[in-house]
Amino acid sequence: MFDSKHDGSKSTASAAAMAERPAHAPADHPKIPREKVGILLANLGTPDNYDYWSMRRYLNEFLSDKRVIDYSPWVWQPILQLVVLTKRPFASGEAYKSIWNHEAGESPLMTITKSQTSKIRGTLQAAFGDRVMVDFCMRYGNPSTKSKVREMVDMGCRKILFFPLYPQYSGATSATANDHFFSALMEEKWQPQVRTVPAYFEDPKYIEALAASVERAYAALEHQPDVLVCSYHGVPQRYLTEGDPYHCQCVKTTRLLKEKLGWTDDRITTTFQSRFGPEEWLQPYTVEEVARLAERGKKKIAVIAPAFSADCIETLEEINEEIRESFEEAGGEEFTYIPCLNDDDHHIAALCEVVRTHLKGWLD
Ligand SMILES: C=CC1=C(C)c2cc3[nH]c(cc4nc(cc5[nH]c(cc1n2)c(C)c5CCC(=O)O)C(CCC(=O)O)=C4C)c(C)c3C=C
Ligand SMILES: [Fe+2]
Ligand SMILES: [Fe+2]
Repeated sequence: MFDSKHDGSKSTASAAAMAERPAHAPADHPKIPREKVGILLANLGTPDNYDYWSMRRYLNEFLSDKRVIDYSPWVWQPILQLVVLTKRPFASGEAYKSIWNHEAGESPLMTITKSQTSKIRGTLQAAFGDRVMVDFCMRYGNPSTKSKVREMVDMGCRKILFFPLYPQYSGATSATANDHFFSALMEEKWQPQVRTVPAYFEDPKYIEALAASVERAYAALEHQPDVLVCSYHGVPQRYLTEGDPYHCQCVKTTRLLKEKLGWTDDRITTTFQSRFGPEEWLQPYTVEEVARLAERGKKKIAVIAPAFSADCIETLEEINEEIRESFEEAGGEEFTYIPCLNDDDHHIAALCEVVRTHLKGWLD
């Protein structure tokens, strides 16, 4: 059925317009698009809006994921449906409203992910032309992983590189994104060849991009901060003892950042934020640590969030509002939030370099 004439190599038009029926094939033989390599970026996902039902749909999908909350569904689902999802959509909806990109009608995570995708596409298409297709999907909400895998396969991607945009690996983020990707592939008749990009917490270009963002932020300040707090999203402490390497990768990112900046240990620290539920999470908790720093006389601090590839509710609202407040209430005087790497050129270059490393042998 599929011979070498199916590669469509003569064409320069778009993949869809380009699809051809193989020579000597019967009239009902499907058209075969020109072969491409797909690069599918993946982030966490975000609600479509901040009203109760949009928030509830999003949180329900997110918090029903057993990679995120691993309690037995018999125990967890009644609590989730009857308690958490009757209250949290209101509180979280208010928080989203305060950071919403009203002009674009979407959350900042969505706006930034779109911009990252378009810049990465520009760079990779400049190198490889229309042999590559670059798009993004979300683990929860829209655009779904399944819809994007289908689109890529339909457009002729016989190879897909799947890239979860989490610098540090966790079962609750990278692994569930990969699981979802693999389950989308289960629905494809003609499954493409696939690769997944591993965590890039120690990638020199990622560390350089973080260091450059710290140096840029510090250069703009009149007084140098006493301490840089590297605040990572937390996970339950139990996940670490059960084998999740997230904690170790966060600590290593901080150490490499410190070394890149040429700093001593006392100028930088690692903390964890966004605790959820009654269990112990990774410590120290950012919200408590910034207050302790202020009480110990560290009146000027900067906070950076290296685990987030894009600013989102957890950085713009939790760090820049709640955590700032905790610091100031404890006597802190100057609080500087250093934005995520977002679509900054250093970051895009670092991500493209990671992609190119994992494309080796597919596109040289
Ligand atoms: C309840 C358990 C949660 C775990 C474990 C968890 C891990 C985790 N999350 C991120 C990145 C993001 N989380 C975001 C929002 C968010 N996270 C949780 C819960 C857990 N996260 C909730 C309930 C929410 C929604 C907001 C809220 O109601 O508080 C986001 C932001 C999404 C956005 O739209 O802006 C990101 C990004 C990481 C990296 C991580 C563990 C490594
Ligand atoms: Fe989270
Ligand atoms: Fe560790």
